[in-house]
Amino acid sequence: MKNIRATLATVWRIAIPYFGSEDKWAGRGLLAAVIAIELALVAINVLVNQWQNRFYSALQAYDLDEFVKEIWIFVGLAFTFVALAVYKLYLNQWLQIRWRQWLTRHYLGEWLDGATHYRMQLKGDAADNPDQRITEDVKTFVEQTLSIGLGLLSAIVTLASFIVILWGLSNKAPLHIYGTDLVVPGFLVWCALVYAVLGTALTHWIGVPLVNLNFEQQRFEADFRFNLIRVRENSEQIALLKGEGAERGHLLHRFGFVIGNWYAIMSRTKRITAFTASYQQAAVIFPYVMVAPAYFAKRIQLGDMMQTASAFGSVQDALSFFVTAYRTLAEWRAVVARLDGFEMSVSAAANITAHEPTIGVAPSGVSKAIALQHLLVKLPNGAPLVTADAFTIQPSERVLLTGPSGSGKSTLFRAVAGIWPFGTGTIAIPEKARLMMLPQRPYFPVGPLGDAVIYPAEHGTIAPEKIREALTAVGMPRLAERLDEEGHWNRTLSLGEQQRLGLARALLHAPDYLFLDEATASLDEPSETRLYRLLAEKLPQATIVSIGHRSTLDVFHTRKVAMEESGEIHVLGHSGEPAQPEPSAAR
Ligand SMILES: Nc1ncnc2c1ncn2[C@@H]1O[C@H](COP(=O)(O)OP(=O)(O)OP(=O)(O)O)[C@@H](O)[C@H]1O
Repeated sequence: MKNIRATLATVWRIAIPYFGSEDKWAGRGLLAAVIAIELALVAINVLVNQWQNRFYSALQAYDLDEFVKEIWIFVGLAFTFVALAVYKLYLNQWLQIRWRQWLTRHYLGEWLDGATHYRMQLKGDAADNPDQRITEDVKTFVEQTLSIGLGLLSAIVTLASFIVILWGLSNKAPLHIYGTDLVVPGFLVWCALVYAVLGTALTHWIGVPLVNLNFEQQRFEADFRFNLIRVRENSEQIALLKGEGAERGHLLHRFGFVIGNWYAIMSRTKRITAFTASYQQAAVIFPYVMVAPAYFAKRIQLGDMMQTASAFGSVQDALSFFVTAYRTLAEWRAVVARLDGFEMSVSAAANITAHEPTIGVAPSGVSKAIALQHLLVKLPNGAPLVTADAFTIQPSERVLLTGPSGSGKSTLFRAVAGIWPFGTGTIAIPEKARLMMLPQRPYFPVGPLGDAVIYPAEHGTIAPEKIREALTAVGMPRLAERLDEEGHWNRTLSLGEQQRLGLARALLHAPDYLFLDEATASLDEPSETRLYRLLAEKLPQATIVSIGHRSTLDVFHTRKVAMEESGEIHVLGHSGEPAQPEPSAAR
């Protein structure tokens, strides 16, 4: 019960914001229409039930006129039913897509806000496979919340309407045993109630493991898909290493979980289906058995008997809502738990500063320098990684950061970019300064080359001539003519070419602070030299901080800083003016 209350509270928390959002009027209007149709369908059901009594009574009385009249009434009811059923589905689907659209936008916004998606990973990815949660789970949540909510409403209203009918019929067809009438007011209602309560309790008892099994199934499916995507993304490496055998084994191992869990679901579903199907079949005959003694004692007419059976069926269906919807309810609870986990994980990552001390990245006021004060950068597990105090990077300075592999250079860049929260101390960044980080392997979205180069600027915000000019400057004139060509550039270009494109991106964005994390390490030394000259020529005002291991980089930097194995930063020396640019292209 406590679990059910907690699930309902979660559903409320996830579902309600849409109906108060900017799309609230459309959402509320559609929901009201769908509810009204659901209620009208119950009314039709009641009218059909009363019709049955009249229709069978007319048959029993061989009354042709009455029979024809009832046929016409039925035609009217049937037409209304069809129109309502069509619009019930149509408006329901309309509401589903609008609700899903809003919820997806909302989750995408929260997930992509700041670096939440990255921090969620750093925190150990409590919400596995966010892609699945934003796609399938949102879709299923909307679909099933509506179907379960409306089903429940219909069940309650049907129950209320038919209990009244069944109560009246109980008085007409009293319990007739061994030739005597037993006066039990509303005995048919009590029979239906006992039957349904027993059915519900047994269904729950048999089916409760399904909730967890469904949850696990969705997780295993998503894990399997994620691993397939990783193979696709890294197919070149896998082919070069001849890793297909290892991958097959690894993937089949993952798929084994999908299969194993599926067998458990199958076996549980078999049991629950056997029970619910028997239960539903027994419900067909049960009311006839209950009123048959009264009928054969000629206490009631055929019409009364048929109406009783149909009313009993409706009460029974309504009371057995839980029994019939059990599988859906189990899936729905798993989806609710997954969306809840996703929301928690997003909010934990977004509010990381509220729970633990973190590195403060703040505007530096009047100063134009980047200043690291009492900085201690830690790993997510709390182990110290980098320390720096009273370390500043002046405007237009060129700093070269060197140090052993794994000492924390890239992590220091992440902290300066504001995406690495673990640690203490402050990093002051000049107000409104534009920072750009260029990693060793730049990211290019799949799509037209022009858009990939100017990323994260949007399509059309930088003139094509400028993009061509930048590509030519970094030594890629061949690509300058292919701006509209669609491609997966991270896959098709060599790492050196990708690094050239990365520098073209830097030229186009002209940041105030450019951080190069071994961003030219895959180029040959003469090309690297030309590109550094190009940066000096095109971005004379920019502050450049490079991580690099080659001594040839020294001449392009005014200060050399070393990071010790222990993570401490030492200034090794100033080399005065950096090398002057040569007015030449990069190749
Ligand atoms: N998300 C993470 N979770 C746990 N440890 C991490 C994470 N990211 C980095 N580390 C660890 O932090 C240490 C520093 O990594 P970092 O990438 O900053 O080193 P680096 O000095 O830039 O090395 P390299 O010169 O090889 O690029 C490494 O030991 C790495 O394993």
